[in-house]
Amino acid sequence: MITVEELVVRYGSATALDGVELQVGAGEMVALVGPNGAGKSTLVDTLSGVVRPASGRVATEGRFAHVPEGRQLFGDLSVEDNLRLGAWRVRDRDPRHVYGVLPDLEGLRGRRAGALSGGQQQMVAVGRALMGRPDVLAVDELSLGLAPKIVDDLVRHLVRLNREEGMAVLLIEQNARLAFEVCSRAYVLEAGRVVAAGACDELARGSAVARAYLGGGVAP
Ligand SMILES: Nc1ncnc2c1ncn2[C@@H]1O[C@H](COP(=O)(O)OP(=O)(O)OP(=O)(O)O)[C@@H](O)[C@H]1O
Repeated sequence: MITVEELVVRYGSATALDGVELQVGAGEMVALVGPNGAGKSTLVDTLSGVVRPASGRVATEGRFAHVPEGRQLFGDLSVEDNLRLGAWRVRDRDPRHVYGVLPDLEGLRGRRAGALSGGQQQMVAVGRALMGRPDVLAVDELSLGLAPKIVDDLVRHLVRLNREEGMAVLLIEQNARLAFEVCSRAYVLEAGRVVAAGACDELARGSAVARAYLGGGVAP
């Protein structure tokens, strides 16, 4: 669903991504972790077409949607209007299927998005992406600034969509512990390069990744 080959991205003379290889297959849930400035958002922005590669190849299969870092909602518009903006590529602009997945949004539908809590806004951002009925969804920093309980709820919704509807997910997270709990495979990006990749349980047993990102290891 996502193929990235030998991807190089530059901002002026600075190299943000340097030969990145990454795949997400149909129905997979894959994590992309790494510290601030590693190039995670640049990779997703390249998948969305916002950023152009200097060289290499990115390809997505089926419908691709992206929950951007920082949510990027229209604060003066209602929740429902924000949702409808996510349906620009599909004919069906009825948000009912999103209310089915994220029932809390239905009660908030007439509220101004800018007046919502951070967790509610993140839910709107996820719902807006789902309006495009994606086959593959990239979520950039779902957990940023949110309480653990709210993050758990949102992640649970994504896991359900992955398991029940086969939606592939690329979860871009600074919180590697969370990402490793729900994903089967992961890529570790540092300074624009993939420094480790593989099954999450194997990476968690590899001492370097566990020490750097999981505080020494994950619970069995
Ligand atoms: N528009 C831009 N112009 C110049 N440099 C940029 C731009 N966007 C990102 N960078 C630089 O590219 C590198 C990768 O940034 P990116 O935002 O992709 O990393 P990240 O892993 O997503 O980090 P964060 O979690 O802080 O968003 C960083 O060194 C960053 O300063």
